Amino acid sequence: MNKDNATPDVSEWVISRIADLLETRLPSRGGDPAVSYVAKLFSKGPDAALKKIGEEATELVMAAKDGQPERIVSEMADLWFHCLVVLTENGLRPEQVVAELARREGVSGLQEKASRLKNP
Ligand SMILES: N=c1c2ncn([C@@H]3O[C@H](COP(=O)(O)OP(=O)(O)OP(=O)(O)O)[C@@H](O)[C@H]3O)c2ncn1[C@@H]1O[C@H](COP(=O)(O)O)[C@@H](O)[C@H]1O
Repeated sequence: MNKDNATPDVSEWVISRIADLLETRLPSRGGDPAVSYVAKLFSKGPDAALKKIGEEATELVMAAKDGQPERIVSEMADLWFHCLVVLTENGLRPEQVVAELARREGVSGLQEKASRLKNP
């Protein structure tokens, strides 16, 4: 879709480093709920992180409605972080999300929707 949609190398990005760390918090990797927030979240089952996403998204909406830039950044960081937790829980990597965004780069949402409606 993108004219030069090479997958960006994001391996040095903070999201990749955090994802590496989150993998070590999985029960299968010996994550300890007593010392790790993420391991504790994993130990509660998949619904726990999904619930946090709902909460953090709501907090982000409230921050944006209130027009508070610092809170918007902070709440979005919370939301992105919990999205990384959900990716890890599902055996997925942030690089895959970045690659999907790169694939979409330069394609208008209107254009994409029109082609979807033409080829359902
Ligand atoms: N980026 C984060 C991060 N952002 C937010 N949080 C935690 O996410 C929670 C957000 O929930 P809330 O704002 O609702 O606060 P809360 O009331 O304490 O949360 P709950 O107890 O209700 O779940 C807080 O406990 C934050 O500390 C994070 N916890 C961890 N990380 C990263 O994850 C890594 C691994 O963390 P641990 O597994 O805890 O070592 C860390 O080194 C960081 O890089």
